[in-house]
Amino acid sequence: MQTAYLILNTGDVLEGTFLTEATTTEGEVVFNTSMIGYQEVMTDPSYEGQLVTMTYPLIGNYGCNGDVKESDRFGAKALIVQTVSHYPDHPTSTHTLKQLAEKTKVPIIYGVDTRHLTKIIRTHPNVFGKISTNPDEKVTMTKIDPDVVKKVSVKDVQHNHSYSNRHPHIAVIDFGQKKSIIDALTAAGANVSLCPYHTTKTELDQLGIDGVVLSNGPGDPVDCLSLIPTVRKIADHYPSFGICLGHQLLALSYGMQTKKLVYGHRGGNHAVKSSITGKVYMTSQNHGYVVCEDTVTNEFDILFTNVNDQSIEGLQHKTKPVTSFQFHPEAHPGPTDTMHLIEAFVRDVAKKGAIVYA
Ligand SMILES: NC(=O)CC[C@H](N)C(=O)O
Repeated sequence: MQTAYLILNTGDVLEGTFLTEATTTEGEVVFNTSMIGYQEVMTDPSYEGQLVTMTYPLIGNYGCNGDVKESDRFGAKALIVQTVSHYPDHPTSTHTLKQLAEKTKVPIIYGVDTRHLTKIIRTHPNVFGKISTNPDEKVTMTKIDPDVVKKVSVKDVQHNHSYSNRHPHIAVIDFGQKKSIIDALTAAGANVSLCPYHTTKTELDQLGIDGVVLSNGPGDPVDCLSLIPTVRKIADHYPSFGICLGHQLLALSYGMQTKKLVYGHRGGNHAVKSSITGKVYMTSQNHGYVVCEDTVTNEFDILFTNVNDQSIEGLQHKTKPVTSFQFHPEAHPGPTDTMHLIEAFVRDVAKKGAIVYA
């Protein structure tokens, strides 16, 4: 077992052990407070470019299952954990965390003081780190690749049509989508076409769609500025539903601004409050950026706010069918308490398209 060093741009160096083959990797260091969900984290493209530490101290205890994944190719750049369970116990488990790490090519280091690491991340904005066998190496990375969305998006349109064409047809613009979004839309009765990040309104017209989901994705939303006019054109024409990066891009397209949080919201226990009903929902979250509250235009209502820091969690256009959420209604990992938002969108799209929804 080889010693692993996590070298941070804050000057700290933490020690651990490689669970997987020793390797050097660099990225933004972020923490996730979910007690479960290591499989989803290792395969969620929104983590592209990030080294993720799990604050829950025992990882791997319910094993791994090949069906639990958010993508086949992208996810966290590395996982940093406290204790690894070598004897998982769950009826659906088919392999261990180590085997998953080898399969997904996500290196894992363990034995790290993840509580100390999380405290460092909570007090320093922009923590970048390098995992290496040599503690004297320096961190060179200062920002996630501005072209990261291009890297993770599908190259061609993929159709996931489970129903007859009487059902609503929804395009998911893929900025780094999680498979769970397609699963949730399908479960709600939609035929789904997954489209590359640069898809134009004219191309969507040709597909004959009824509504659009702008997906989650990695990186800084401002790095996608060239896509903003297209996003606006799409949202002005089609019922649109933004999730996480998709929400941020919708907000930018309507003239709002985004900013980076000192430390992100990542986990399955983030409370958001509806400004309509006052109800609080537990949500799954994974973001480092938020829409700036003082830039919300008169055209929009704030639908949800974060209970802990009051940041914006949801926006709704006052006259157009455009809604967006900073959290993940599709869950995975984490609570499904806000799945009804996806179901409501599919229902609305079905009505607007004058299609008999059966
Ligand atoms: N999950 C996401 O879509 C994340 C959005 C964006 N990359 C952020 O960190 O805020």
